[in-house]
Amino acid sequence: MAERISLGLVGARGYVGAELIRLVAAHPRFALAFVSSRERDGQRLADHEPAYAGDLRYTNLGPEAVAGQGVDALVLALPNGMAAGFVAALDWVAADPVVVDLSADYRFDDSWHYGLPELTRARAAGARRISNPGCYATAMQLAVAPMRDALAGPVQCFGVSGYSGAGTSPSDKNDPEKLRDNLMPYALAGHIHEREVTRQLGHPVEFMPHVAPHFRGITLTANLHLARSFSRDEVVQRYREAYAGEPLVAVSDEAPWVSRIAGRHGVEVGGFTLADDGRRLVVVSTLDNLLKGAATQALQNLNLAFGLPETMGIPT
Ligand SMILES: NC(=O)C1=CN([C@@H]2O[C@H](COP(=O)(O)OP(=O)(O)OC[C@H]3O[C@@H](n4cnc5c(N)ncnc54)[C@H](OP(=O)(O)O)[C@@H]3O)[C@@H](O)[C@H]2O)C=CC1
Ligand SMILES: CC(=O)N[C@@H](CCC(=O)OP(=O)(O)O)C(=O)O
Repeated sequence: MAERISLGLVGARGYVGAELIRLVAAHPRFALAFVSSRERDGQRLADHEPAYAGDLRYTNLGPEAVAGQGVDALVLALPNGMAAGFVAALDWVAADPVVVDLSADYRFDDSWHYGLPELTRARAAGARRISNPGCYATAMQLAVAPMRDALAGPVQCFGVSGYSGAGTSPSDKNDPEKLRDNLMPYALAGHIHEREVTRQLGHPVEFMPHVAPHFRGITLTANLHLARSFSRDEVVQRYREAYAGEPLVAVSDEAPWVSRIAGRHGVEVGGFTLADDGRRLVVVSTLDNLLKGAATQALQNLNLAFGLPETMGIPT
């Protein structure tokens, strides 16, 4: 049997950490070496995550302790602003595991690989420090990329996320009472994903996020102004060609529904609607923010980093 690849996870109590534990528990090659959480220190992992059948317990490991674990792969699923301490500790002891950071901390750092495999896998070879894209940012890029060379003027993106996107720390954006019968607009200009997508696509994107009462899943409606007139067939053909052979991207004629993407690992792109003059296109993408928007994408990146098939351990 092939040797197991040891994986440590910091931020294991969070929504994203929990999804990654489920994926790794079922993966043929990765094995959890430690799962770190302050709040659950000492508790059995299997009591919280039945998908995991082993004896591991959560531990509360700071940066130095994590750097000393000697794992092959390290995943950071912490709130923004916390990754640098862990990276500095690795550097200090000259430990060089493959690191996947799920936060926004290294998405603007060119010395890290930006891991959105469908768009960046050609640059993935040899990457050991990998920044996982944002959840909305993944939905936006996959909705816009096939038309990138035909855009005229900024793209507008209207995003609606389930409240798991706001993590487990209590706030208005994950308070079910405040969200009941509600749609909460926030960060209507300058959201970090607006800057992230603008940078990655090399084209201005204007992003208006909202949070809704459902738990998981993003609907992203993108409004694209085009440099010339397109027919609908031509547009659909472009998307089908761009994502042919992509097991995690489904191109659909109809606009996808978020209720159908929750719990699924891929992205659905569809609903292609053109204005009468053929120069304005509306495209809808949906994904599960905790899966393709976070944990599933992290596993794609880990598989690539270790030379494994990109979708190993990902139900497609
Ligand atoms: N939720 C989503 O849809 C997406 C999230 N992301 C990103 O993934 C990361 C994790 O998100 P998510 O799972 O939602 O977040 P959560 O708030 O659910 O979890 C955060 C995790 O970090 C730990 N943590 C919190 N504060 C600290 C701290 N000061 N020191 C050490 N550990 C801490 C928590 O565990 P404990 O307190 O027990 O230590 C918990 O395990 C974030 O960077 C987020 O932006 C990316 C894409 C989508
Ligand atoms: C509903 C909600 O609050 N969503 C989060 C985005 C998800 C996230 O975790 O941000 P990153 O992907 O950049 O890490 C937000 O808008 O900040």
